[in-house]
Amino acid sequence: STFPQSPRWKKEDVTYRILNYTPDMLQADVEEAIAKAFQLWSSVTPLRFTRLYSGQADIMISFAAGFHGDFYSFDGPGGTLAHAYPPSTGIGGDAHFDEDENWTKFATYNGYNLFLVAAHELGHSLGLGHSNVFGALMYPIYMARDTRDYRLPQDDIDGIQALYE
Ligand SMILES: O=C1CC=C(NS(=O)(=O)c2ccc(-c3ccccc3)cc2)CC1=O
Ligand SMILES: [Ca+2]
Ligand SMILES: [Zn+2]
Repeated sequence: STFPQSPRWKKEDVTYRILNYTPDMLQADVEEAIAKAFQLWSSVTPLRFTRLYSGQADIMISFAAGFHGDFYSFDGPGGTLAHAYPPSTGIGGDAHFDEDENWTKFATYNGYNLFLVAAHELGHSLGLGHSNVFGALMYPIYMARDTRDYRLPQDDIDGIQALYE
């Protein structure tokens, strides 16, 4: 099962901000991938996500390579793809994506699907841990899959509803 971890956001209105973009994709495609990833979670909880264009948002989203100001430097192509912090003030909730990966809107095998990785990392930003169910979104292994009509697996719905309902 997808493990609900504390802490969780103590409010239903959560804000996010896209701080920068990857050159691998069109900006509109980055924005759509992030918005769709948030929609997966808001569609099964009372959570509402509002995009900010300046100032401090709860969930700050950025692309970076190598050392990028926190204790978890990225590692070049491959290896770690992204990481996210559980709900809290400051860096809590923030999601970082490794710019040394090839980000894509398609389910290709020569890159990582941003929507899918963002949906997983945002699960962490909302307080979820990993799932032990193969195929769950919060399963710790990335598997390329068709994301055009991707639906949140039941295990992840159960996990997020255990946190927010
Ligand atoms: O919280 C973390 C920190 C780093 C991890 N390693 S990773 O960056 O290579 C990674 C592996 C799999 C995923 C993933 C799993 C399921 C669906 C989509 C992405 C995301 C990131 C795994 C992870 O989830
Ligand atoms: Ca990497
Ligand atoms: Zn994870």
